[in-house]
Amino acid sequence: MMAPLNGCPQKKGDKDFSMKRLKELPKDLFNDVEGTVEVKLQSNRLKNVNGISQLVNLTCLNLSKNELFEFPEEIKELSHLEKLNISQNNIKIIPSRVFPSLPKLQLLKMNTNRIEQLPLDLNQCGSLSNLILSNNCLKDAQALVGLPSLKELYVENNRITDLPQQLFENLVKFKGSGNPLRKPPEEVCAGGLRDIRSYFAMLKDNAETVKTVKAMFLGSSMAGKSTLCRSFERGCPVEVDEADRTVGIDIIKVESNGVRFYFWDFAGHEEYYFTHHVFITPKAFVILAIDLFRYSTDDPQSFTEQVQFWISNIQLRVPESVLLIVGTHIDQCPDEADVNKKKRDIEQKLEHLLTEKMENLKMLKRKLEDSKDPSLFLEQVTKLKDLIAYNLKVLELMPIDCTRSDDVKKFQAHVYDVVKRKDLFPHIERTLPGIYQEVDNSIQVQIESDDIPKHGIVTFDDLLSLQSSQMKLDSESFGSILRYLHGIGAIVWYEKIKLLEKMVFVRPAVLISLFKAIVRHDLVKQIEDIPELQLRREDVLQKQRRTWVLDFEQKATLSNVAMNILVRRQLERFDFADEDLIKELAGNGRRTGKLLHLLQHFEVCLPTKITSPLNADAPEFQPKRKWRSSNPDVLDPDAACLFPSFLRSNDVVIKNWGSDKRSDLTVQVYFLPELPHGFFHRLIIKTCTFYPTHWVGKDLCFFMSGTKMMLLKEKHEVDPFIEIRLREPHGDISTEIKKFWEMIRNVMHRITVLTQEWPGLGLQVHSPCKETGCSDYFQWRDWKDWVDRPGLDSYAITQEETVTCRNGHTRRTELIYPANV
Ligand SMILES: Nc1nc2c(ncn2[C@@H]2O[C@H](COP(=O)(O)OP(=O)(O)OP(=O)(O)O)[C@@H](O)[C@H]2O)c(=O)[nH]1
Repeated sequence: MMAPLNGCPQKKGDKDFSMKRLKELPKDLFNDVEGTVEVKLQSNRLKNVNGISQLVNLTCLNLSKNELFEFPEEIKELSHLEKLNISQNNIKIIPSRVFPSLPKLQLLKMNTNRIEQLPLDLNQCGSLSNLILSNNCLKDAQALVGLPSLKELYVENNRITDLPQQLFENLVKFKGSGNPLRKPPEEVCAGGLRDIRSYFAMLKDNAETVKTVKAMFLGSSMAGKSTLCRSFERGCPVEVDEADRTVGIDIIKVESNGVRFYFWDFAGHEEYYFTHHVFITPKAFVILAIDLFRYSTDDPQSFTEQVQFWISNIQLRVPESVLLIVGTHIDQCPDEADVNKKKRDIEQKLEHLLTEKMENLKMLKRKLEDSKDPSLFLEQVTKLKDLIAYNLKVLELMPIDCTRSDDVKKFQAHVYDVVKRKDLFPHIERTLPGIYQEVDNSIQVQIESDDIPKHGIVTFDDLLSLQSSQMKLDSESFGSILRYLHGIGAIVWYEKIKLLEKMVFVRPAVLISLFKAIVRHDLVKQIEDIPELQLRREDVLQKQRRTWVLDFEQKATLSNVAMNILVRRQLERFDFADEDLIKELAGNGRRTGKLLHLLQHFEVCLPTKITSPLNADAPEFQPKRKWRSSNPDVLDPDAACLFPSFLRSNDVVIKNWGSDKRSDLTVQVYFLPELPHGFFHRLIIKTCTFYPTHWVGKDLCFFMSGTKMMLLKEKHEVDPFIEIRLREPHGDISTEIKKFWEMIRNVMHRITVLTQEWPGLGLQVHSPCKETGCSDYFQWRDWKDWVDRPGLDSYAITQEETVTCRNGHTRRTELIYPANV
């Protein structure tokens, strides 16, 4: 990859006019027109760059984060230009006859504009090798075909439906997520260039159009999700026994009326909520079940718990989805009038909620745009625009009685009608090579005929040889097909997890039920129910079972040996006869099972030790001893996992950290519209894995790295935020402070990575004023560059030496923002 534009080092012929609030090109720019080769004009308020063509020898031009509405045609005169960054403006149209005049242009960044179409002569830009067009409104990519030198192409978050095969002939890197892709489907693109090429090669033989919908059933516990799901499948009322409540997630595949549905039935209990990220996908049809009998129009809590909680989560996770609210249990409501009253109440409150959220976002955007220097907040404004543009399509609430056949049929018919609506689901059709479906069907047949064991856990090689007897398939093409099937939720294949790369779960529900062995609302009962015989088999005394319960209840830690037994019990419920496989998944003797690795991989739990005070002895770290890597496969009888989501107190953290000090370096990351449930715990698991000396609490976590001490806090005040606090450095501040900011950057980087899983989430960063009693704060300007590019010395949030808050308190800049000292 070429050096990014704003990374150009300052040298002779290099003019830096960035962040100067310029509305027009400065006169100084033209002091030495022939000697000027690189110009930085990013983060200004330029509406045009008239006169730029005088800089005849310009090779590198950065115009990003300005207010350009039109692409400056004068650029075509800059025939020596090699790098052009015009990202984050408001450009809609790219004129023709510009790019054929730029024979040396190699890097072109035009992301985050409003470009709808590209000029057809773009492909005459002979040297162009890196093209970044993400976050625009492009509908097709035909103009990109034929660029002779193109190696890297990014077209994420556009409106492209078809990508031409020729585009991929010479590409080395490609990113295209966030497009309504039909050909190749998004799940194929997610597999990378190898899968895209393999897709097109297979498409030649036989192409077919399929309609696939992933529907997620969400809602509070006992709302009727499983009932809806199973009744839809059978076409008649199915009574779900209370003992048969959903634990974790169930998956049901239904094929009818030419549409293939994958129903994902998520358990309503809060305990499962923090594993949802493993299974929720970005675009979906969401069916939210609400028990209308239990719903009360008079009790505001009823709306908050049964509706608002879910809507907020859907908006954060899947902001572009279609939402159907189904009101169940109407047979238990006194009469039709009561049902109608509740329906109206929910719809009105929901409309109010969505309008209020939208107004808040718009107000924040206006505030930033009206600030003294809006160009310094461009990234945040762009994100707010995205949030405003997201459109959660809420359909009319459908009341039903799940015990009545007619109502179930009505529900079925309604779902079919909804998915057929082009305005709601324009992209359920995908073009697929015939062999994709053949493999999917053949796997199902092999499960039915016992060629594949009922539990559906097979090795990649065995699965391939089973298919190869009927179809001609090499391992690479087969891998591509499996990756697609994983993408749509038909199978599970965690090929990126080293220990699991050879294992394919062709019945995802079985894998999910293994998760259930450990992540469940009644875990304590499960531990208490472990039979004596099983304890003895593992050399465990009966009283140990009580200790496990106490450890879990008081410290949220669960012994690995206990987990091993629970997974084994769950597998035995499936009539697993394969003892080797049981050992592999559940663990055996001194070896940890694969399932535990999976839970850790998905940041559900964190390795720890039972006897230590909450993970001060993570396996990699022994105080006062040389750092030593442990073998992750070896089961230490004292080893356990910490489940931060189940922690009840902060005592251990407070004991070690002491109290907050005014002099601590403090950064607060605010979450818009709210801090998602489970976010903080995933963040601390991520950070704990990086800083092995740590103490974890309910909503506090304390880390040590060398002499540096850091505290992370989750705060749910009026505006929810996560606070990062570092004890102020001792000694020579100029050498120490950069390392302290580096630690803060590290956490902020993890926050931004995690945020990608919640597309409907925006962030704002503040440093509070350090003066006692002052409530003012310093809002960070665009800070993503600083977070994403570690080690960049030249970066400073501001170029001033001191900063003063609105109440007149002045501090050295480096105590408030990362800055050069
Ligand atoms: N009378 C009546 N009972 C219903 C209706 N819908 C669901 N039920 C019953 O309500 C209970 C809970 O339904 P489930 O489908 O298990 O609820 P769930 O939302 O999947 O619950 P979790 O698995 O805990 O998340 C079951 O006993 C159902 O038979 C309905 O419309 N009328």
